[in-house]
Amino acid sequence: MAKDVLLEELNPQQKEAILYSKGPLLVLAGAGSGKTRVITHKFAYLTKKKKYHPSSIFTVTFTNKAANEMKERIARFVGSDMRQSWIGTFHSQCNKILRREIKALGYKPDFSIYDDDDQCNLIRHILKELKIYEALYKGVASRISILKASLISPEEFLSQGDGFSFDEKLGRVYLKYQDELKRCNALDFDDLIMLTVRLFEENPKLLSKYQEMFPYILVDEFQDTNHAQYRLLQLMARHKNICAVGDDDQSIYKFRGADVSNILNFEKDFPDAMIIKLEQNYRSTQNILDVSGAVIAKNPQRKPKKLWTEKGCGEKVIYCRLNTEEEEARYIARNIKDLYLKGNYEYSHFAILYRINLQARAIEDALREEVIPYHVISGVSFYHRREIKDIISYMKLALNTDDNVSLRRIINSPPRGIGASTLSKIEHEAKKNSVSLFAAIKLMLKSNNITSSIKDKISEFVKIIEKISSTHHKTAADMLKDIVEKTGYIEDIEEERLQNILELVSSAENIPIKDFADRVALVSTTDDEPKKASVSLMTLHSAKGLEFPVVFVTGVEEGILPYFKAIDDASEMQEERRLFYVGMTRAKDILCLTAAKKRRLYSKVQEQEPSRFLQDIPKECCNWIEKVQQKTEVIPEPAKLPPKKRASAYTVGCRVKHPAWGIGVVRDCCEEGSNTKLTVNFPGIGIKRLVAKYANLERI
Ligand SMILES: Nc1ncnc2c1ncn2[C@@H]1O[C@H](COP(=O)(O)OP(=O)(O)OP(=O)(O)O)[C@@H](O)[C@H]1O
Repeated sequence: MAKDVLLEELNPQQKEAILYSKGPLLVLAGAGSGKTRVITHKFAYLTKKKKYHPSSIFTVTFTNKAANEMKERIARFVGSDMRQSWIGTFHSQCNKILRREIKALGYKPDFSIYDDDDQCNLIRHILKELKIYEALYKGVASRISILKASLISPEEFLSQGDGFSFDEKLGRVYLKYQDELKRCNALDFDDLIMLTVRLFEENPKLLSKYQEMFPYILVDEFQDTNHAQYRLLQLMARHKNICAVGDDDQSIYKFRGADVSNILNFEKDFPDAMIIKLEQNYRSTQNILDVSGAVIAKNPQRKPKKLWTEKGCGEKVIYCRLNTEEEEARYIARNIKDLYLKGNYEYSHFAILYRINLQARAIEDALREEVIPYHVISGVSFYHRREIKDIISYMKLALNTDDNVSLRRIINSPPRGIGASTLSKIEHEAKKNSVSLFAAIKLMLKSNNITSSIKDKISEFVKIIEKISSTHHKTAADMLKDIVEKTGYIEDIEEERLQNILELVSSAENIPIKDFADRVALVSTTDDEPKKASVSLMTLHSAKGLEFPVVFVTGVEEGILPYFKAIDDASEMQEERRLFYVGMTRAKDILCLTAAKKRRLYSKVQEQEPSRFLQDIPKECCNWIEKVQQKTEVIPEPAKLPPKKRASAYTVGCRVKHPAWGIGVVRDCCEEGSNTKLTVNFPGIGIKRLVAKYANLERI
């Protein structure tokens, strides 16, 4: 391949990023500046010009979909088979390493992988056992996930605590959770990274083997790496040949442990690092870039960038504030219809983005009313459907009979008369003998302590699993067909679920069983794709990496964007600003920001203030439309709630200053008799209930 072909259709900075291969390189790539193009071309350049073998470049992408696209593009480019290449997400790369090496950590290599659902099921089970309020399971799961992303073990976490607070309980749950995972011979997503780091830290020989195997490392979406992922890269990059591509302004996964300081500190950790900025944007008009650029410029901790485009100014950005969320939704639907009818856009060219899922309700109603086809991205993904998870759980249990979470899921699915009391006997037996649930069932079958009817039922279940597990299946599809047949799962099943199972089986044709099980375990909702011929609805987080000709960013209001939980915390506020920025920079031609004056949130109607981010928008780039009537029609409260009069001087989400407790955020306000009663959260102090006229508060 001639050098110029490889460097064709690249701007000078992109070229420089591709040609530089002498040491650590950070490519600070602004939104829409062609990150994917740089990584793909760089991979091709390294293999074709620098003679790296394609399987010696450790390439990390953000989603499986991005990895597959990259493999296809590179294969077309360099003309070689990319099946043996190491291009994938952090999770899939670590899974590959651990399948080969995990014995060194005392695990068996046929471990199961637990996704978020499995993780939550296990945590609920543990909370129940430890008699801790079960409904907390989601919060507990996310705290544990963040601890793992920070490489903090349960023992370390427990040793840091005071032995009394909620964290002590959390520490105990975390400890038990890790024990249970080990007992199940299972790893959750965070373990895949954490254990690979541990593997390398504890086994220097193994580490140097992988350092030799991968003399070059390429990382996409570097701004969203968490501490564990970054540590892994530091360990592996012995040769310092690492090229990280990212945009600090698009770091939006703090809640999952992503740490934007990884990108901000890259030069400190890799002292000779070369920094190249990509500032030419190929996606949006200059008006969109100026508006989004002015908003993000207000973030104090960032690497400054000034995006520009050759596309010209384009249409002004629209900001429209309406009376209610229903009016906001109708405004969006009508605008989509108008633009569609003018013939310049297909429905698939539109995206409607929102901060929180519940905003979608009014929007969906309005789209249906206008008969506009739409789909919601990141709903229940295919692999999270009940019937699919059930069938996959049979597969997982047959491959690893220690997998208690899968066994609990399917022991009575399809129904075979094994109820909660039998399961609790099995749990008891397993605990008594320190064995898996499956082994416990087998012990029970040998004893005389259970009735013959229970014996028949559990014996039937054991036979099914053992038959599936002992049969030699050539491919994953054969195994799935066998599962469907032996379990009777599709008898009496609804048509839609049946079709889903058939789809699953056909997707497994000619794929080795273990590869298929890993692939299914590692898919995530971020792999969902926009569908053809309909409008896409999604959260701002799900919009990452996508682009659409027309984008509506909705609910640009205080309390929503920025989200009320972030308002008291400076670093969370920076993240909210980045989230807004990511949303705006998805737009190619038309960007419309919308807001409502009143909105029903968590079954209350609230007065909404326009988002503080709007103040930063240069007005000359924007068409400012206020469709707010002074006297708006009041949205009735749901009947079951006692009517509360809204207080006029304070609104939920507004900030107040108290002489002793400092700044707080109003969580609730209502009028009772002649008194305005407020519930205010003062960070570090707690929630206080106050009567406004006596509280000496200043609204700020
Ligand atoms: N040198 C170039 N010439 C023309 N078009 C380009 C060039 N580089 C990239 N593009 C185009 O720019 C668009 C944006 O590229 P890409 O999706 O890779 O951006 P990105 O940097 O990943 O954006 P974001 O981070 O905002 O998701 C794509 O349509 C791509 O084909």
